[in-house]
Amino acid sequence: MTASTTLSIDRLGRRGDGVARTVEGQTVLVPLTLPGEVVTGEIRDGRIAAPAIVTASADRVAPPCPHYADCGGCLLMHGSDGFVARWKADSVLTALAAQGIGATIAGIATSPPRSRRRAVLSGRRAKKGVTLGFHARQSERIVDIHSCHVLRPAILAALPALRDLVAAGASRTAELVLTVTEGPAGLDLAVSGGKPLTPALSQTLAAVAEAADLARLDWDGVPMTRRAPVQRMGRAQVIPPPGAFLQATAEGEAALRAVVRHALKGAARVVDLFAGCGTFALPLAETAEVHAVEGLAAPLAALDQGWRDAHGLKRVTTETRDLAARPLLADELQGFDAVVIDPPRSGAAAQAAQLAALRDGPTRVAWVSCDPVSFARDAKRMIEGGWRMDPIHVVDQFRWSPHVETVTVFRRG
Ligand SMILES: C[S@@+](CC[C@H](N)C(=O)[O-])C[C@H]1O[C@@H](n2cnc3c(N)ncnc32)[C@H](O)[C@@H]1O
Repeated sequence: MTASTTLSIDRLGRRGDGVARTVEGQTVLVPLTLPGEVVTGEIRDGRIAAPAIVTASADRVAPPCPHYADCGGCLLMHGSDGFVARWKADSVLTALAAQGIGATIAGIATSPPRSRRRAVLSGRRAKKGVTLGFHARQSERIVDIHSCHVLRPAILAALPALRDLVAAGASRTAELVLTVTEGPAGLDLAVSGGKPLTPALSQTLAAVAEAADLARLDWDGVPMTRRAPVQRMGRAQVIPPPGAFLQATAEGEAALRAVVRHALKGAARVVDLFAGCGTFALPLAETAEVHAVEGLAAPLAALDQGWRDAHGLKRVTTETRDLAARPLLADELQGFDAVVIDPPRSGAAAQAAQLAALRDGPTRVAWVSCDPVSFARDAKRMIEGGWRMDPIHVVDQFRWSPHVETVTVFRRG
C-alpha cells in the first residue's frame, strides 16, 4: 500500500503544473491543478501524477475536450478563461520582476478556440493501427485525437487523410512529424521521418493529397505542389518553404502586427531582425523601406520573391545572417529610424547588447517575444542602456498551453 499525501497548491509553475510544498519543505509538482486547490495523491519523483481534487478552485471549469485528461497539447483547459489570461499576464510580470523591472500590461489578446492554423502533429504506424495526434503529457506516447478545440476546422477535417498518409508512409520504427499549416490556398503539409519515396508510395501520397485537396505535400524535402500554398503578408503573397515558421493563429499575428505598425508609424527606414518569411517586413514595406535579416536563407528567399511579385511596396532588402553570432553592430543600425525584433525562445542577448549601446540611429524598437524569461533578460539590457519600455501587450496564440507571447516598444531620446 502506498501513502497518499494531501497538499495545497501555491501557484502554477512556468510549464503550467501546480506547485505545492510538503511539510518537510519538498517541492511537489501536481499537473492539472489550480492555485488554492487542496489535492491528494501519491508522490513519486517529486510529482503527484494523478491527483484527486479535495477542494476545487472557483476558477476550475469542465474541460471541453474529451482528450484533455491524456493529451499534452493543452495544459490549462481546466482553468477559466479569466484565470488563464491573468496567469499569463502575471507570468510576464514575474519574469520581469525577477530582473528588477516593473512593468504594466496594456492588454491581453487571446486567440479564439479552433483558431490554430499551424500545428505539429506526430504519427505512428503499429500492428494495431495508426495513431495521430499530440504526445501525451510527460510521455513519448501519441494520443490519437479525433477532435480538438485548438486546431482550425480545416486541419481537423484533414485528420483522416493524414492518418492515411501515416498508414502508407510511416515505418514501424520511426515516428512521423507532420507540420500542417492552413492558408488561403488550403492546407500545406510537411512530413518528416517517412519511408523513402518509391514510385508506389509517390502514387499513394499523390492520391491522398488529391482526395484531401492539399495545396502542397512535402515528403522529407520532396515537394508535391497542387496549388501554390501562399500566405498573405500585407499586400504581398509569400510561398513559405515547407514547414516554415508562421505565427500560430491569424488573430495573434494581427494583434502583434497592429502593435508593431502603430509603434513604427512614420519611420522611413526599418530593420526587421529575425524576419522569417516577412510577417512584419512586408506589411511595413507599405510605408517604409525595410531591411529584413534572418538566419535561414529559404524563408528570406520566399520573402524576397513575395516582395518582387507585389505592387506598390517600398524597397525591401534581405540579409541571411546568424544574429546570435553576428548581431547588427551600432554602425550598421545607424541608418535606420526603427527596429522590429522577433527572436526565437532563446531571445536576442547579443543583439540586445548592440541595441542597448546605441547613441544614434533608431529611437524605437518594437520587440516581439515568445519567451518571457529571455525577454526579461534582454529588456534589462535595453533599460540599462537608457531605453524606456512601453506597457506590454500579451498575445495568447497558444490558448490552453503555458506559452505566452508579448510585444512592447522600447524608446529613447
Ligand atoms: C519567432 S520566429 C519569427 C519570424 C517572423 N518574425 C514571423 O513573425 O514570422 C524567429 C525567427 O528567427 C530565426 N532565427 C532563429 N535563430 C536565429 C539566429 N541565430 N539568427 C538569425 N535568425 C534566427 C528563425 O529562423 C525564425 O524565422
